[in-house]
Amino acid sequence: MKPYKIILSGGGTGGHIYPAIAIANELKLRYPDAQFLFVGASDRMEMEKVPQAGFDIKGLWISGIQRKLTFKNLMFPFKLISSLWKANTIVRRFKPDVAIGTGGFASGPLLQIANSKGVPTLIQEQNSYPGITNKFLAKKAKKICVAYDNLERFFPQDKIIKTGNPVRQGLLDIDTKREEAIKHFDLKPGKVTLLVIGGSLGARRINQLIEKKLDFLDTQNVQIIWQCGKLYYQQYKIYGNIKNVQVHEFLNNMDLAYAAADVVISRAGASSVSELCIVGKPVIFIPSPNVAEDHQTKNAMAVVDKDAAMIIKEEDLDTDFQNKFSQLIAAPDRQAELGRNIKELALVNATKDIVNEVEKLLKK
Ligand SMILES: CC(=O)N[C@H]1[C@@H](OP(=O)(O)OP(=O)(O)OC[C@H]2O[C@@H](n3ccc(=O)[nH]c3=O)[C@H](O)[C@@H]2O)O[C@H](CO)[C@@H](O)[C@@H]1O
Repeated sequence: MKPYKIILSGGGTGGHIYPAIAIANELKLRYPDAQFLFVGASDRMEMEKVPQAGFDIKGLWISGIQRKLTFKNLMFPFKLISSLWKANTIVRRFKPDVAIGTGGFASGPLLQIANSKGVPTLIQEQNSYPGITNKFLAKKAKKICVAYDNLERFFPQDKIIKTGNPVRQGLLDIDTKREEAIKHFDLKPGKVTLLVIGGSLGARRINQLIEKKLDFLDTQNVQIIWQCGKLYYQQYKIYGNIKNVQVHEFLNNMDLAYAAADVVISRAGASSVSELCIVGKPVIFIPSPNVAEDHQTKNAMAVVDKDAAMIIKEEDLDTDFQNKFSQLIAAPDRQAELGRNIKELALVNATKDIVNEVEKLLKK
């Protein structure tokens, strides 16, 4: 039998890229001879992260539409035509048996072309509120794998399967990695390790908060692993190595970061939430208010409503952060309880369940 050919498309941010990489890795385990091709946006982080994970990627000239009239928006129709053209060439030459979309702009033209050529498509929606690309692609997709309930408001019910979000394999066994993690980050015993993550790009408001609260945090017996994001690194790197703080632009070993952490402050991007459920750590979510339909607040509330995490909205940070944080640090039992509760929400078989659905399409 000829080896399968599989196209994956998703990107723009880590939240769309890592699910695609996790799915590809599981498929590779099951079909070592299969050929894989990723398609992303030519100027986004997938062009770096996908080759690092060992896969080929081709870039399309595409970006999203902004809500105001800008030069970028005026270019959109040209970008779309160029991307459809290139996606057409890619699909015609590669001849995939299946196309998988994990959201982000590049997956729009790619899966649209795959659909038009009769290639079966599967989309994976990470959020509790879908992005425009996936809403658009849903009509023609054969299967839609989701991580939250109530998505039949947006997608045809008979195509939906609740699988959870795929996470990288290395996050599933972090309990065995604690010592390695402590060495990796050169952490001190006897201090509480606070991991601060601002999503794949870093979060301006969280960075401002940490900068402002460094003196307060120094009184809390914590040491901080602070991921500030590539965009902000030059601004914040000066705080590295003082007052038990280390500043990182991006953490390439999230498994070790989670393994080292005693308490986490995080944005509520969909994969971050899914990963935090799997690793079972006490979390304070600070959702981004700047995303479509406020979906990060919804992602976070799905956990907070089950008494499995804390939330502080950006607008309440100045008034609430110190109190809530010091109460949590002073209460190891509450930390353990939150850790246990969030772990109960984990969907650990997501990647395998999604790949089972891909297999059904391959075998049809
Ligand atoms: C601002 C924005 O548009 N955010 C969206 C984006 O978030 P974002 O790209 O931040 O996505 P997620 O929070 O879903 O995932 C971040 C991923 O990056 C990884 N990571 C992060 C930091 C780091 O230093 N190293 C690292 O490897 C995390 O482990 C995780 O796998 O896509 C998500 C999924 O559609 C959405 O829910 C978010 O609202």
